[in-house]
Amino acid sequence: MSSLEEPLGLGDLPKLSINRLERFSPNACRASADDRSTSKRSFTAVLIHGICKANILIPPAMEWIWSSELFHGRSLHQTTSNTRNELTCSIMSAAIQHVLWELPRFVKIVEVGPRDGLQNEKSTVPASVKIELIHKLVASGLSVVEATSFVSPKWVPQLADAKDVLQGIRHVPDVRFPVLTPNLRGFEAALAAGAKEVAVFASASESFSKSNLNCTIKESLVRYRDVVTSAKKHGIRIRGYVSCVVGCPVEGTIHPSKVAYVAKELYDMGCSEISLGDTIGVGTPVDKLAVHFHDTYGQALANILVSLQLGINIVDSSVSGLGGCPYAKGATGNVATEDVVYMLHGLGIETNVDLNKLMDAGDYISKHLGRQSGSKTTTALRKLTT
Ligand SMILES: CC(C)(COP(=O)([O-])OP(=O)([O-])OC[C@H]1O[C@@H](n2cnc3c(N)ncnc32)[C@H](O)[C@@H]1OP(=O)([O-])[O-])[C@@H](O)C(=O)NCCC(=O)NCCSC(=O)C[C@@](C)(O)CC(=O)[O-]
Repeated sequence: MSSLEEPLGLGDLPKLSINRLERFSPNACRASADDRSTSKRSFTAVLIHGICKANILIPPAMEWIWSSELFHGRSLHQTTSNTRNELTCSIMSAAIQHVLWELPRFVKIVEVGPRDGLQNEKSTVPASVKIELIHKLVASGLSVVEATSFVSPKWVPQLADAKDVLQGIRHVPDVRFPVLTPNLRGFEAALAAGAKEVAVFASASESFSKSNLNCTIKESLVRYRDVVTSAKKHGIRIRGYVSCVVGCPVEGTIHPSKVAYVAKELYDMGCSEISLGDTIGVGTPVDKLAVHFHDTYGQALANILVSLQLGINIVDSSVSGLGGCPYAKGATGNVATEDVVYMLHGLGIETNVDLNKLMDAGDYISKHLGRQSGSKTTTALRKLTT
């Protein structure tokens, strides 16, 4: 990829020229030849350039600050230009530190495309295609790929081939393939097919629990306790999902206390990680929380960024933005893994994922399904390279 096609990483910043910065920055922000390499200000200038290249609109924000009465009750228009310039640098530096430096260094991506992404497809996707997709996703560097679900084939016909898929996967050291299990029966079938990790999925909304699992939240937790007890006996790791953590298609807004209750129950019974179907609101340890955003209103990346700032470092996503729960009316695809990886790499956050190989996996499944990739990154980069 050429430098234009790559997301801007913090590691790239020292290499950048500051010419573009000079178009809008006040004079005081221009580092002299002496201090450009070492001083905090020159580093700030280079950072600002980077942020502007990433299309974050700092100049309008600064215009707003100059025209407001923020400091000591007097307009900053009344301050000298030097003071303004110094303040510009300090404010920008603080803002950049807040936005970028609070972020984790590494984010683990949990790829849910083969399961969440394909569970609601109208046409049957053969097991061989699912297996090939999983291999391609692993080849891109993803270390957790949710493979399938051992649920009722009457409820989710698309994943009726769970056993074939799980048994067809080439197991790679250090790569995990969790599978969804809604009850003990599903767990036992998963175990027999060779699963080493399972996920249970509860809901913070009573209505969604009914439509997705045909039982109340409490009943689902009772089932999951049995699953977890059995999983522990077999040394199987368990992930817990909480769906509808912000809103439910039937009940509307969901109170955070309900999310906290279900998340804590799952955590206390032994789930090693809790994936929240939307935003935070629970007091369990942050390194045990993951976020799982669907991009129905185009808000997923913004929500992920805020989650990272709150200390989350596990993100669920689906290759090409495939997916959606068949029992969540109106919900569209998950956030595309390619877009998440592009954003994270742009922020200088490591994922161990090779974006090109990941896009190849996305192209493969999109071609099979006969549609365009749902990833904006893939669409943009493919246009540049064709
Ligand atoms: C929980 C049940 C099974 C209850 O289903 P039910 O109808 O209440 O229970 P049942 O015990 O009467 O079973 C119905 C039939 O399914 C069979 N059955 C029962 N269990 C299994 C099993 N494990 N594997 C295979 N078959 C099973 C069972 O034997 C029976 O077959 P029949 O006797 O009629 O021939 C059903 O509601 C179900 O399978 N639900 C799963 C729904 C689902 O997979 N939804 C999508 C995943 S959740 C999601 O996507 C959200 C998430 C996780 O991504 C996070 C987010 O986005 O928020």
